[in-house]
Amino acid sequence: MNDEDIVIPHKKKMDRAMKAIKLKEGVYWVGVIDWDLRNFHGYITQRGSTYNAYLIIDEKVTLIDNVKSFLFEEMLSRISDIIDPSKIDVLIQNHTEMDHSGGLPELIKYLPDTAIYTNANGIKALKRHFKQDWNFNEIKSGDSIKIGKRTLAFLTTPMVHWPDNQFTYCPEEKILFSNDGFGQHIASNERFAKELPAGIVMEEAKKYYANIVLPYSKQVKKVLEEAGKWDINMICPSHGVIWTAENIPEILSAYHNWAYNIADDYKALIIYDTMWKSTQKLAYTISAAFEAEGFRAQLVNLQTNHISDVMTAVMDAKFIAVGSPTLNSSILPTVAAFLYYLKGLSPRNKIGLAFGSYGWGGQSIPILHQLLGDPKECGFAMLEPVQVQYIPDEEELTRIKSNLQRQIREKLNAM
Ligand SMILES: Cc1cc2nc3c(=O)[nH]c(=O)nc-3n(C[C@H](O)[C@H](O)[C@H](O)COP(=O)(O)O)c2cc1C
Repeated sequence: MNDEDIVIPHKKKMDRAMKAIKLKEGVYWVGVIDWDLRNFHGYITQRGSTYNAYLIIDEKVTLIDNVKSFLFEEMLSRISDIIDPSKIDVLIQNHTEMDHSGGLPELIKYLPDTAIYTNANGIKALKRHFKQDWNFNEIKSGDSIKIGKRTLAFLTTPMVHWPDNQFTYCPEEKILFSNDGFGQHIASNERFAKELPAGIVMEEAKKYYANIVLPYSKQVKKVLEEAGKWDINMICPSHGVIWTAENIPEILSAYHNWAYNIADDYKALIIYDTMWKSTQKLAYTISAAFEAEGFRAQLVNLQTNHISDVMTAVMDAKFIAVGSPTLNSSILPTVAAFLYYLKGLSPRNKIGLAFGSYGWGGQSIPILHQLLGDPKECGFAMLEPVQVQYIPDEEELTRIKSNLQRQIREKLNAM
């Protein structure tokens, strides 16, 4: 190996502290970095996050989205790095949620009459949030405005993931400002996906989809179709890093697979909790049955895994087994919490399996079977439930394993 073949990571000089980051000539990232964020309405954000705002310097100086209120000063400092904030002429609000709008009341103090462009749902929601009648300008899907030599075109993306969401597209720059679409919760000084390890960025994008976007996959399909008509070489989401030409195909194809609930037929996820480890024994036996049939099986104990991480793993698993012992004629609270979360996020096209150990009534198993299989609940196609009284013995485990292997083979043949 020659010296020049050795790559030393992070040996580039970086000076980004509180400064605007140039994305293209006249287009800047002026967002903020929330290094400490670890829990975002119940979603565990191990890597923190960013709230991205974008400044375009044109005849009309434009700011797209803003930030959580407590980080307003950081955004202001980045804007001031480029221009006096009072020179902003146009505000685009792609989403009402306060991680992107929380800075508005402070911003409006600098810009009392500035036009805010958003859709009808956005105006309604902003009024409900801030109780102010600011200079709102309603846009509809397909509308565009001229801000000088650049155009900003709007695509409303209702329920991806709130009724007020919209995308803004700049054809002259080929930039899509996608708000929560294509976002990831990553706090970093790197601004581009290509600057971070690809696996980490994709995993966080997947986690974001699993926990925020998944219930709206039907709408995502439509949005992908519409946005597919645009020529895009940069996607600027409202969280995390920016996608450039190198990795746009990868994130678009991942969104396609996630929106269409395309799972790996040979991946099984075995999710459980246990009091005295009998249900855990069943979980390991179920895992062994899947492995014997050539599956990648993943065991998830809900005592040690957060439900927002479990959801990421659910995305590409075809088979989802959920286990709980019977506790007080019901299931363990950790499993109940997970199943309610799962139902809300509505993954589709899965095959489910309920399992558990019990002492006398054994109610947990039919409860799990119903919560996974009922069309009004998760609506999964179900395998036969697996249940054992108290502690399973070797003979029972062997029988459970071979019975499950037979069912797996039958399902695969039928697919
Ligand atoms: C506090 C408590 C409450 C229980 N309630 C029930 C019950 O209502 N019905 C039942 O069938 N078994 C009940 N059991 C028995 C367990 O389901 C049984 O011990 C089972 O084997 C535990 O499985 P595990 O080892 O996976 O925790 C209860 C056990 C405990 C400790």
